[in-house]
Amino acid sequence: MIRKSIKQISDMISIKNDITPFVDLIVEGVTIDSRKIEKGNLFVPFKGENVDGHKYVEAAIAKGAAAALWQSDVPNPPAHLPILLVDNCLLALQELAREYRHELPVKVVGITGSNGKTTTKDMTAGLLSVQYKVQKTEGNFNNEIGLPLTVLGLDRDTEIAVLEMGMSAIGEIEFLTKLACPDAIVITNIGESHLLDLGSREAIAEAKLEILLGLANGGLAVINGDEPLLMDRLQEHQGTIHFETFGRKDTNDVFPTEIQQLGQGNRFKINASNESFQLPVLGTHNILNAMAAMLIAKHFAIPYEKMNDGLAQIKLTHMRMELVEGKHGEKIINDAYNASPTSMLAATDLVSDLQGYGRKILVLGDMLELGAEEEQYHYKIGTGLHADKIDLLFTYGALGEQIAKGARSVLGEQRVFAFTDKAGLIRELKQHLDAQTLVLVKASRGMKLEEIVTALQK
Ligand SMILES: CC(=O)N[C@H]1[C@@H](OP(=O)(O)OP(=O)(O)OC[C@H]2O[C@@H](n3ccc(=O)[nH]c3=O)[C@H](O)[C@@H]2O)O[C@H](CO)[C@@H](O)[C@@H]1O[C@H](C)C(=O)N[C@@H](C)C(=O)N[C@H](CCC(=O)N[C@@H](CCC[C@@H](N)C(=O)O)C(=O)O)C(=O)O
Ligand SMILES: Nc1ncnc2c1ncn2[C@@H]1O[C@H](COP(=O)(O)OP(=O)(O)OP(=O)(O)O)[C@@H](O)[C@H]1O
Ligand SMILES: C[C@@H](N)C(=O)N[C@H](C)C(=O)O
Repeated sequence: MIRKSIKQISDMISIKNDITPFVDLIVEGVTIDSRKIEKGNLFVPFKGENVDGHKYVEAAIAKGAAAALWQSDVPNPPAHLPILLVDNCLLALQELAREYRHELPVKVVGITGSNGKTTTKDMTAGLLSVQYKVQKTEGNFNNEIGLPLTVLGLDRDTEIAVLEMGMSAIGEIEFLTKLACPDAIVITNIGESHLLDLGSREAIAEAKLEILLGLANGGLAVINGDEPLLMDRLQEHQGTIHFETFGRKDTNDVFPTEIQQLGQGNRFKINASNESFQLPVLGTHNILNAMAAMLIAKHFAIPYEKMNDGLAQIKLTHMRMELVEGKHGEKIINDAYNASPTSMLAATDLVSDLQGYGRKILVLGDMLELGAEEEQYHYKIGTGLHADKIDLLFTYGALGEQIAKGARSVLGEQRVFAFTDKAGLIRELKQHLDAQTLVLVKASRGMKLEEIVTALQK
């Protein structure tokens, strides 16, 4: 993490007040939450939905923060405390991160895409850790606040940083990539996430392709070669960017030649190696993520022969295909972090394909931010189910009801239960669980379906 004197920080960002009394103070690390202060931190206050973080500046310093920023339009900065007055705390945080990034010798990998950013980030970091000191985005800290915080958390001796870059509007990825200046990037796929804001998959692709604007000359771009919206754009970058593709099709640089879905993961082979790879995470879509990560690892001179070590140590961020057990001995796939049609289909296909269960139940909720066609997207999830592969469907939410409507035409009325209250859904669901049951729980973040997983574990 960043370690600077106040004087050095004043050389990196524009500070409006006289800091002479504090120039020799040492700042170590940056936080935006006074409840997480560590000694020596720089506390950066933000105005939130509930409270203005400026209210916690004195408490933060009392708890050990070395100094705090203070936005100049907020009255009454505390006197005689190490306060750095700035025009805008967010801009100051971002400028500090930008300056710090350019001091570091670190190589940066930037990862974006509609689905699989966090998973691919975790996989890439796992593979690279076999040979390098690696730091990565923690959790889902992938936006205009989260990425700068991640950069400021980088140690000087970190060799590779794996940074997740998220967006919900045009221009956001451009900002992040020009701050991070990656040496290699991944675009996992183009789905439907944030379609409400972007309006079309073409616009989503445009937004993800912004990541190339910050890529170093001669840098590596690993992209999903099955996606025409990406492949159609390579020509304009020929000569300045080296592209490598991954995907299911054999037209890619790397594609799977053998796939075996196991109870708690996958075994697979690829065209580019004789190795048999073990991936301890569910879902063949995660083989796609793994292949993208493997192309990055190969770019950093990790041989395929060493990659199983990295793949074996992968721990996905919670609520992504997380296999847990319920009170009745049932297996639960907690995939409740978020949902879009692409990820919902990947999850229901996985459950349909998994063998060895007496009963397979889906608990699916609303997919948010899909725009005008949201009902059709949900209805198609329902009609896409197979009566011989899914036993029961429970839905939660108003849009979940559209999944139920579509499913009734294939599963029949008796096997579909639609709810608008979690308590009622849980009560009915518990009637159908035993040690041979598999349950998938999935919906958008706003639906908080992890509450159902928790209820099944009590
Ligand atoms: C500024 C902040 O911290 N916001 C977080 C906070 O929001 P909230 O408004 O509720 O804050 P409060 O009003 O409670 O508090 C205000 C500030 O005061 C601090 N404070 C409070 C109490 C106290 O005792 N001491 C304090 O110091 C407090 O820390 C606040 O700073 O809480 C929410 C709930 O936990 C957080 O969600 C919110 O975080 C915001 C959204 C954020 O941007 N956080 C980033 C660090 C981040 O990266 N978050 C990611 C999610 C990113 C994401 O959604 N990405 C999208 C794609 C990008 C879309 C982009 N356009 C965008 O909008 O983000 C994706 O699809 O992946 C994460 O948390 O996972
Ligand atoms: N390549 C993929 N194709 C389809 N679904 C995927 C893919 N990779 C991951 N998913 C699914 O997408 C959901 C989110 O996974 P993950 O958090 O890795 O994606 P993300 O892009 O980081 O999401 P976010 O945009 O919220 O940051 C999970 O349900 C996961 O199983
Ligand atoms: C929470 C954010 N990362 C996200 O994925 N939003 C969509 C709408 C979801 O929650 O499914």
